[in-house]
Amino acid sequence: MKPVKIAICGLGTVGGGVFNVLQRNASEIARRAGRPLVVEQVATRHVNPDCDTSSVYVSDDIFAAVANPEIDVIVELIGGYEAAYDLVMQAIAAGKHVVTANKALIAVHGNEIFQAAREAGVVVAFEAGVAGGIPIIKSIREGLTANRIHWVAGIINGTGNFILSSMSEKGSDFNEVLAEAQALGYAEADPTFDVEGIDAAHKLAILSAIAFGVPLSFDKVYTEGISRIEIEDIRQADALGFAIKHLGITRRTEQGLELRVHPTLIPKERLLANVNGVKNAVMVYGDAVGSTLFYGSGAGAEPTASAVIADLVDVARAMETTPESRVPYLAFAHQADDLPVLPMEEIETAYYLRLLAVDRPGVLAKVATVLSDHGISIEAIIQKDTSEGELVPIILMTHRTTEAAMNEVIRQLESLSDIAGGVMRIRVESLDDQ
Ligand SMILES: NC(=O)C1=CN([C@@H]2O[C@H](COP(=O)(O)OP(=O)(O)OC[C@H]3O[C@@H](n4cnc5c(N)ncnc54)[C@H](O)[C@@H]3O)[C@@H](O)[C@H]2O)C=CC1
Ligand SMILES: N[C@@H](CC=O)C(=O)O
Ligand code: NA
Repeated sequence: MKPVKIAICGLGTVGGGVFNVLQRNASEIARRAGRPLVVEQVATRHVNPDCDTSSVYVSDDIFAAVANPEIDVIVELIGGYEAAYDLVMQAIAAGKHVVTANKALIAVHGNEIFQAAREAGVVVAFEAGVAGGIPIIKSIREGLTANRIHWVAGIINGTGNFILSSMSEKGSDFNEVLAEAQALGYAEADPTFDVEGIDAAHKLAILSAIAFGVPLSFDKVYTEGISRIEIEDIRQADALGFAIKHLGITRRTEQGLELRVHPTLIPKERLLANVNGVKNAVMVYGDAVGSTLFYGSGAGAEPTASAVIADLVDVARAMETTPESRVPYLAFAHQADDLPVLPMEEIETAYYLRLLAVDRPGVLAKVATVLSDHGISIEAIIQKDTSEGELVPIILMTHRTTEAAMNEVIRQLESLSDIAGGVMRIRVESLDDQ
């Protein structure tokens, strides 16, 4: 069979990994795909120094790759929403298949991109965009297709998990670990995407669409990052039997879909609580299969390349089929548009609260009264002894309540003269099997 001819656009961390693994495992990959996958050209501004590109045509013009009639597949690994959007849309218009690791592009422009791809009869594949090397898109889209999925919850940002794990295990400084993650090639070009939860929100929007058969709704994801988490919270959570992880959660309820990313306390005995470093893990609960867990590297050159190349092999096979016989881009041939995304205020969780109070008689009673006035019961309370008049941290674990009720509780607590500064709130999830 004829080789599949590929243009790699962007030879950075991921592009370099794809280039090297395609060369190293060329014969194994060709045996799997039934024909060779050949890098015909590379278009990049900077060439990854780990790649020997001496036998490949290299330029910095990504659009020349689209214009090259020899190319079957454009591999978009430049990142961002601008040139990447033009590149992908032009590739589709030219009748070329596209493989991308760009979750930002898919989350924000995916509905339009898939519509154009459907009309052109080409594949747009994006496995590397969610949870790096973990084949989570394929698993949900194909492996779990029998199920009515109840929820998906996962650690889906490698940089964020790397930072939280280092803070927890070694007491490391936030900014130093972020710099380490950047040096290792894990972080986004703009690392605020990692630490403020935007990258996880991109990925969650994709997971939700393929789990529930709804259009991509990135603009409706409630997004909170890890930048406010302090070592103090990690220690207090640990003493209470919890780990703090940044989770993306999407759940189908009778009222609509939950769609949220935020730091979360998880009981330490849960597998997700023990996923550390750059590793990601995604739990999917389906009515037939029950709970499933997918684990692996969420970022890095070769783990991500593993997913990109799996997509390339799928494209090689899809090229021999008709567009109608292929797996739908977002898993469902017919999307539901009657599943609204719930406002965060309506979502119920348990909460961890940390506040700083003046140590004088009656303070705890006042705090407890604010909670009970809102019908919220307290599961645990920790207050350290200090001398009267000093500031003392109080840690509270509450039972489940709505976000709206908790917003009001926090507003009232912060207005008490006995409470200094703001109240730290972290949501708590048990991830029960249901
Ligand atoms: N680094 C990682 O572990 C992962 C990254 N991704 C995604 O993969 C994509 C690539 O990420 P990285 O490889 O980390 O980025 P990178 O910054 O290491 O590489 C990007 C490459 O594209 C080139 N480039 C950028 N704009 C260009 C343009 N207009 N024309 C020509 N060349 C251009 C740059 O010179 C660079 O070589 C992004 O969408 C990222 O979100 C996805 C999963 C994991
Ligand atoms: N910056 C991302 C890269 C992979 O998607 C992460 O850290 O998870
Ligand atoms: Na993946």
